[in-house]
Amino acid sequence: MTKHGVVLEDVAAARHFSFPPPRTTTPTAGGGDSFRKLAAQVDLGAAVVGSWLDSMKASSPRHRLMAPLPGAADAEHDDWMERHPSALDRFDALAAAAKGKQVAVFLDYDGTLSPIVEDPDRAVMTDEVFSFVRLAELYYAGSHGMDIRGPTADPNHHGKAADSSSSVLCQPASEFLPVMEEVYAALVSRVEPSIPGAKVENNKFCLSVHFRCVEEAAWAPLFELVRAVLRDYPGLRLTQGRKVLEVRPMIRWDKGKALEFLLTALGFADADKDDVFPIYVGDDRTDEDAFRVLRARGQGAGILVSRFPKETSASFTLRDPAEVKDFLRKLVVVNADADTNNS
Ligand SMILES: O=P(O)(O)OC[C@H]1O[C@H](O[C@H]2O[C@H](CO)[C@@H](O)[C@H](O)[C@H]2O)[C@H](O)[C@@H](O)[C@@H]1O
Repeated sequence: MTKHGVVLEDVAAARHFSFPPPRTTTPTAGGGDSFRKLAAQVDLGAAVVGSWLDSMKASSPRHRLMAPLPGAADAEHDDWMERHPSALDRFDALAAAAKGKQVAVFLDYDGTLSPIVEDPDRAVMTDEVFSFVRLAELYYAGSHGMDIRGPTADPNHHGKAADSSSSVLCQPASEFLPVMEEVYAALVSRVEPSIPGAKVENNKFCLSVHFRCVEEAAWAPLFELVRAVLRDYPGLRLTQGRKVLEVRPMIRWDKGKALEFLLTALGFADADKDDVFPIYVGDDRTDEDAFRVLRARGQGAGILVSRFPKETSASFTLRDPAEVKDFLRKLVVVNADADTNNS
């Protein structure tokens, strides 16, 4: 088994790849039916605010919208684990399925390689994890796969952001950059001063409004403020992650498309399905698009990182970044053994 590549929050290689995706809108505000429809999406009134608030609460595992009946939570968990077994418990079966194939490993970053922390700037991999994922060729895909870069020249690069030494392979939303900068400035000036604990992060093609440190009573005003800012930008959409609201360009691009792009860039697009074994590990709902791609290709394995039952298209689960580390360690050992046997 040969480990071919790692994708950090998405991952890696060094040739330019032009792959413009279909676009649903243009980035600037303006007329047209599609703009009006999009504007209407963020302006449905109280019902929308209520369902967003429910969703914001559900993004925290400690919150349950309904209290489970005694014993029901255990039964739900057992049933879920039966359908999505631990990738560590089933490691031998996974290694057997991957035997003789090129293994391409795609890793989400936050909540997968690095534990969830209150301050997003402090979300870094431990040295131990870093040493496992350090490869000569590392591909990076940030902003939910909208910023794909080739290998960085700096072998000590520990952070999640690609640096100037890495080459851009694909930026399907590049024309949105000026709009994203404008909206970032608007969010910083309007949200941060009025909502204590709110933090706006500029991830280039995805602006993250963190509410992990915001009192729950202020979640509705926070959502309203973000919605008010976006009213002038119908080409952008609002989505939600783990205690974070995310503003992104409205294009048909997601982590599933990024995974397909990278498989193509790595030379696996036309490869016989039996020659490659992609493994995608992620914790967020945005990773579901990648899990679905693997299911549709009937190839490799999707692994969801979660302690709690969630609706998922992943086949396997791992509980937390520590288990991801153990899984990667086992993968490295099996890979090294296979290399030794083949030499
Ligand atoms: O889809 P991802 O690649 O997992 O990105 C989603 C967001 O991840 C980061 O936020 C999350 O991790 C933070 C650090 O642990 C945590 O504070 C936050 O509550 C989590 O949502 C990242 O900072 C965001 O920009 C991403 O949108």
